Amino acid sequence: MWPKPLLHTLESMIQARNLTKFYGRTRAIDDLSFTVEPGRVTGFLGPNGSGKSTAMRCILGLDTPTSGTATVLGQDYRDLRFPLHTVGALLDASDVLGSRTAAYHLAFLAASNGIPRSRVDEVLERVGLADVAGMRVKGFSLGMRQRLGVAAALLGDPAVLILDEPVNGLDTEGIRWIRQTLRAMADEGRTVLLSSHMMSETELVADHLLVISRGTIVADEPTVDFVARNAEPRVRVRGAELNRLAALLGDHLEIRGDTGTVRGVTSREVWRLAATHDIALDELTPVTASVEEVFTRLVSGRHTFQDSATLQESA
Ligand SMILES: Nc1ncnc2c1ncn2[C@@H]1O[C@H](COP(=O)(O)OP(=O)(O)OP(=O)(O)O)[C@@H](O)[C@H]1O
Repeated sequence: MWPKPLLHTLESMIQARNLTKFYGRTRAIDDLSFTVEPGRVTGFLGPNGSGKSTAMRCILGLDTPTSGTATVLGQDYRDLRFPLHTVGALLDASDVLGSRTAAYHLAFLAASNGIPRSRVDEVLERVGLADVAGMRVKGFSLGMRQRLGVAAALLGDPAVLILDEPVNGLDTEGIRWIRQTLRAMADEGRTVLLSSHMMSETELVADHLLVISRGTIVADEPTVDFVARNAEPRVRVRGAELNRLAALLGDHLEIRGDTGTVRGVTSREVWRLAATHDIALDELTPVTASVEEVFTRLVSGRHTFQDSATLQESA
């Protein structure tokens, strides 16, 4: 078990206020404002290049925003005296000197943040790397590096965790492990922000979603609400007389072979229509859009940010 259960505290959170970052003429993030609450996993979801890493780097003081502010527990990250005690972050798992052993890498981080050496063994155990503690990192697979990155993030027993695409390179067992770890962290009252470009994967762990597209937040709501709000109900119909149904439904019905997809009309309405006009149907099934579809539809055509939305810095 984790040694120090945290109390839910209003301070255990991340706040971004009107955060904007230009790289030259490219606007990576645009006027982002959001709060990441404690006690839940927040998924920071967006296609590649939508600005997730930039926002995280601004929160972690690795980049200076062009305008706006980002705070962790009410403070600028750079003002934190022992940052690892407050924020555990995993941005780039390959960012470790290969010549170091896993244990040495963590011991070095611990020493620089006033964390006792005994904690290194605890986190290595927790992430499943205890057996390879003395191995040089250059021999690690990407999945092992991800685990080491998570170990480093957990080292200071922080109230806030920020992880950029942590499942990259993990196998199925590793993905399940990271989900369970993040869930446990949130249940202990910590603030967990996790970025991903995959809705299906994020949906399984995130209680709340911040969806980013082309540098702006397009949704900030509980995951279930996001899916319910965006899932467009459809009805699958099958039969030899779909042409007759098409004459009644017009653009609402798309036919491929003997199967049709009805959009914008409930299954009950389709059934009534078919019954009234005596149209035989072999199948009539309501279909809910998958979460991946929902997400893709929301951000589709919007992720070529650099092409379509590069602005003059002065604009
Ligand atoms: N150091 C940089 N210099 C120039 N442009 C950058 C830099 N970092 C990011 N960008 C640009 O800013 C935009 C947002 O990139 P960012 O890496 O934040 O997106 P992302 O959502 O994290 O994507 P990915 O998942 O691919 O990392 C992109 O257009 C990217 O090319």
